[in-house]
Order: sequence, then C-alpha cells, then structure tokens
Amino acid sequence: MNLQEMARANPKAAPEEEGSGIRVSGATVTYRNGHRALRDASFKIPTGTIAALVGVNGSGKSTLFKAIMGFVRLAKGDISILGMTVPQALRQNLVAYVPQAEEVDWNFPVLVEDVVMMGRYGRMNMLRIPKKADHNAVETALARVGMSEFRKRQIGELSGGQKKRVFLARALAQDGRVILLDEPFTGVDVKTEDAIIRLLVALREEGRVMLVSTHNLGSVPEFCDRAILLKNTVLAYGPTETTFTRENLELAFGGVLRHFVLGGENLHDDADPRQLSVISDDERPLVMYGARDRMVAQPAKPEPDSEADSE
Ligand SMILES: Nc1ncnc2c1ncn2[C@@H]1O[C@H](COP(=O)(O)OP(=O)(O)OP(=O)(O)O)[C@@H](O)[C@H]1O
Repeated sequence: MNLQEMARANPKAAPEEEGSGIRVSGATVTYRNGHRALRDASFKIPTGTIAALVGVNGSGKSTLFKAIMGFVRLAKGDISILGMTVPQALRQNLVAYVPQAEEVDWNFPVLVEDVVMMGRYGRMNMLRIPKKADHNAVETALARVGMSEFRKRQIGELSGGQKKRVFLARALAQDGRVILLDEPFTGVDVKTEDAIIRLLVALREEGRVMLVSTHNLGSVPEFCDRAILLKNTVLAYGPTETTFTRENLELAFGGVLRHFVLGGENLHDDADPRQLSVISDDERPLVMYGARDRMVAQPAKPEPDSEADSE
C-alpha cells in the first residue's frame, strides 16, 4: 500500500459521537489590544481523525490552537476536549502541542532527550525526577521519529526537519490523545514530510485526534479526513471530500486560482509560488499552495503568447 492509499484507508474512523474528539462552539477570542482574532468559530472533530486547519496568514489558526491549549481565554463560546473542559483535559495531560519553529528559542542549551522528557513533566512530581517509565517513553518516542541517534545533541544543532521530529517525539512521550500540530511541514523536505504523515496516520489508528495547521494544501486530501477552513471564523468544516472544495478554498484564500495538470519535467516558471493552484488528477481536484518539490506541474493550456517549447 502506498502512502496515499494507506492514509485514505481509515478503518478505525470512529463514528461521530457527543463528547468525543474536539468540539468548539461559538469560540470568540479578543486580544488585549482589542483585536478580535477569532469570531464565533464552531466545528467538531471526532476521535480517530486527522483534521487540517487551513487559512491565510492571520486567519486565526494559531489563536485557535492557543484557545484549545488554554493559553488564551474565550470571550465567548465553549471548547470541549474528549468530553472535558480545557482545564480538565490539560490536567490529565491529554493535549499535546507541536509548536511552530518560530515559537521556540533554539539557543536555549538543552539536549534533544531533555526536550522529549518535557512531554513527561505532567506525570512527574514537583522535583521532576524521571522514573524508568519516563526514560522508556522518551526512548520509544525518539525511536518512533527516527531520532534516537541524536538524543545527546543540542536542540539548536539540528536541521529544521529534525527539530520538528523532536517536538513530535515530545508529543508522543506525553502520550497526548489530542495532538495539535502548528505547521509541521514548513521547512521540511519531502522525505521528512512523508515520515511525519506516516506517523500521523499510525497515531490516528490508535484513536487519537489530530488538528494540523498547514499551508501545504497539496497534501491535505492525502491524509486528512476532515478539513476546517478558517478566515477569522470557520468558513466551512467537515469531511475533506466535501469541504476541501474549490468554492470553499476560493472563499478562504481570496480566489487567486490557476489551473495546472500533473506531468512534465519542470515546474512552470511563471507560476507564482504564492498563488493557489488547482491540480486535476482525474478523480477530484488536488490543490497546492506554492511549489511542492514532488508535484511537477505545468499549465493545462500553454499561454497564447508564451514561447514555451511544447512537445
Ligand atoms: N497577542 C496578540 N495580540 C494582538 N493581536 C494578535 C496577537 N496574536 C495574533 N494577533 C492577531 O490575530 C490575528 C490572527 O493571528 P494568528 O496568529 O492566530 O493567525 P494564523 O492564522 O496563525 O497566521 P499564520 O498563518 O501567519 O501563522 C492576526 O491578525 C494577528 O495579527
């Protein structure tokens, strides 16, 4: 089974039931300066699913994560996690967070294994002396993301993709039932992206819930069961097939659409990497945002005035 088939097959997709997964109703967040970053946002993600959170810069993705993590207060609305309130779920260590690279101080002198051990802090007493079970959890988590050999490395001495893996390992060591990933594919190569997707798919099989914010729209239909389109509020949410549509994407991204078909050797030079591009793969449209190494694309029709040396 290839990655795509593996990701689409989701035998353990749980039926949507009250109290399971993440439920956000009418969530509104207003920052101290008066800026309302999230307005009346509502959606549900059942357990055993991976949901993509997509939207332009500033649409409120990180704010939503912060609200689910209890870092910012809701001015209005309600969030429930596995049937619990946010504080209850946090007390039980059920929510793990994989931050954006920019949120981390990479100069802080700490070893890879120490970062992963932080995932265990919620289970330790005030002295934070790890027990055997904690060391075992760290070891298993590092092995699972293929980072065991880097355990004694300073965190700042890793590549972008390796750093992401370490924070994923921290979430695994924590054994979070709900895992929030803020742009896990930014700055990682295609191989690492595949490895992360495989890991997320395996975690889904274990019945966890994952919310993944990403600008890498091309991979969303590959591995996400659900999609949430955000633009200050939730524009649309639901199964990827019915939600991740051209109409909804145009709404969320301002409608700068260009059409491409798969094939050819080179990415069309004129393609503005900031534009949203729709790729038809016969079955359904795939969408990519910017250039993705493995997606070789060329325009469906040559531009009339282009001097393209078509075959
Ligand atoms: N601490 C803050 N105080 C005031 N306004 C904020 C604060 N943090 C974010 N904002 C504003 O709230 C809006 C939503 O920001 P947020 O970081 O949630 O967006 P995002 O979708 O995660 O963006 P990106 O894709 O760039 O990461 C933006 O307009 C941002 O400027």
